[in-house]
Amino acid sequence: MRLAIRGEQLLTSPRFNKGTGFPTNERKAFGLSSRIPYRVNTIDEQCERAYGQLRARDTPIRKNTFLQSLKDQNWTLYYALLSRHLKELVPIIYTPTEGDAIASYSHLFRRSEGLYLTFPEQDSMEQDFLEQTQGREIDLFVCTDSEAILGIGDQGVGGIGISTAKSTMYTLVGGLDPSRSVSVVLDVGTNNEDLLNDPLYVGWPFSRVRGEEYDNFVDKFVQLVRKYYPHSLLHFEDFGVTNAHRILDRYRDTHAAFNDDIQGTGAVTLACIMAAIGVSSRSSVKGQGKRLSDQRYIILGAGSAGMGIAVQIRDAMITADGVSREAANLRFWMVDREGLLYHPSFEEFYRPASEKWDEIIRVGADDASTRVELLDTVKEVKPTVLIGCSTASGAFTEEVVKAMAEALQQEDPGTKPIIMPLSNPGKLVEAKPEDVLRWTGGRALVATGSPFGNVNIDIQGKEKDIAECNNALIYPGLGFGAILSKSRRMTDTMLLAGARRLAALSPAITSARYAGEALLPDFDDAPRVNFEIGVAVAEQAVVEGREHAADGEEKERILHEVREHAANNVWVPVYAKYIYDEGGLKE
Ligand SMILES: NC(=O)C1=CN([C@@H]2O[C@H](COP(=O)(O)OP(=O)(O)OC[C@H]3O[C@@H](n4cnc5c(N)ncnc54)[C@H](O)[C@@H]3O)[C@@H](O)[C@H]2O)C=CC1
Ligand SMILES: CC(=O)C(=O)O
Ligand SMILES: [Mg+2]
Repeated sequence: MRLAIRGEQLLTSPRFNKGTGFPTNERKAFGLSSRIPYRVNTIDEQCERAYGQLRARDTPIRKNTFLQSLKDQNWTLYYALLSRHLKELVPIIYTPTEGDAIASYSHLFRRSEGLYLTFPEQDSMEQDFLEQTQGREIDLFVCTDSEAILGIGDQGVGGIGISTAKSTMYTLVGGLDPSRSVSVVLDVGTNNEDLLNDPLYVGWPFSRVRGEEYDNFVDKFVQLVRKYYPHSLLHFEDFGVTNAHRILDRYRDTHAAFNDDIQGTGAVTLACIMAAIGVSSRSSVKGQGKRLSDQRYIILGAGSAGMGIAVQIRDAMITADGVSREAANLRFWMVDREGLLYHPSFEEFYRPASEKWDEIIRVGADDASTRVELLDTVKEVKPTVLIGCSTASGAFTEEVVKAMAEALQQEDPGTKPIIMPLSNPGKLVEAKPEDVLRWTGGRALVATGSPFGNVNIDIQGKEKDIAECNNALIYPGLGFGAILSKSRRMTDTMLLAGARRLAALSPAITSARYAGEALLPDFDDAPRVNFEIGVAVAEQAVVEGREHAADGEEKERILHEVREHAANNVWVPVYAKYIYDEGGLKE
């Protein structure tokens, strides 16, 4: 790698810094000899030292702060350390701990990271955008407006933390070069009173901008991305429910736009359900059936995630099972704050982009005496799949879970209830896996949104591995595939290809005989899994891009090249050799 920076500038560049890892010849060539202590360390030694320092921090949030500071100093070491302790450290830099860091953003603030675009400064947006992007090769923008961060709501400018965390995961498990991504917060104000009343709040301290002014502001940013980086992936994260679908639908036909809460969550949940049906149909005599369209789905929380999941499964039913859209819609029962939402016209409120969204959300009865609660819905529908993305902690009560399990058992004793409390962070989960398993005599197939570890349940003498059904298990791969193929769109079929590949890698499916394995691969395996997902998505993109031109041998050749191309493009945290060159890289 040819670099044009030296001395202090090199040591303070997190992208290029190696700290004590600079070899002697580079120390001399770059004017570093007197700036670093004598001994040269390997990256393993540096990781060992950093890990020791990390372990000395006694709380997750202190560990998060330590890792943030390491990232500010040396990207390679930061990613090398995370890669060596993936399962332990992902919950520190991502959900759940990042949620706490975001909630305390203004108090923990030390250094800025990312692109802050603020509503009252929109006249200079293009200049501000170019200030950080000009001359750079960029594949990815991760952008939030912070209205619905994880399950903790409006976090104002602190939401930048979700953009940076999601970008980090793209590198850590998706193999994306960190210098090629930009994390963005669109600071359009906040309605979080605590932040507005906090004198230390560092964002724009006014209520959220809405309506046309908001749309124009978002549009201004998107048009800059499209103008300067037409081949980039534009990832939307944690927008409020009314904006999330609308914005995605506005841009997804003209740019590779992707909403993680809708599509990433939809895809990972679809994969998990495919795996669960595979497991259950091994033991089910008649009740559950083998197809997605044989299931009855109740989803608690018809927000970005809930609707995204419903739409993804519905579309997969149409493609995979050949059922009509109308028939597929009828397999879903959506329950929200107002109870059961009007069911037979799911079609009506499906249109996620619909301007009717507010009205639709209100289709459930406001009047408590007439509304149909979750429990009644479960008794009536006898769902085979129950999904929670409501932020309503404990909403899957013992009564609800038992009602579901008993109804299914009467239909077919072999049926396994598929129960997925997906709300994050962990404290908002609709039911703890341990309880779900206890209430169902160990029969349920469970997956959660945050890590819960395994459940040692002495029923049927098995330990159950609980899958973490988090979009982070799939979105880095989906994005990697779209970026590899330089796709101008993230199509539904690309998402489906990614979900299918993930389901095929499920330990519960690949085991010769199901014995409590997790429905999805472990997070330790996330890099390999996301690589496979990326390949599947890129293959699909290539096939779609070539329409019918690719057939037989030619198709085989292209598909072979995709894998090779992917393997050559994975960024790994190892130190490159540096050569000083005035025409080389500066940043
Ligand atoms: N596991 C994963 O990969 C993901 C999990 N999530 C989690 O799902 C939850 C929802 O996220 P979003 O859909 O983005 O939020 P959202 O705000 O768009 O949707 C939440 C929905 O739940 C409803 N709700 C709130 N309280 C309820 C109650 N007591 N009963 C029934 N419905 C209720 C709201 O009215 C809203 O429609 C969050 O906890 C989030 O962390 C979201 C995305 C991915
Ligand atoms: C995982 C995620 O995207 C969320 O909880 O919002
Ligand atoms: Mg999210």
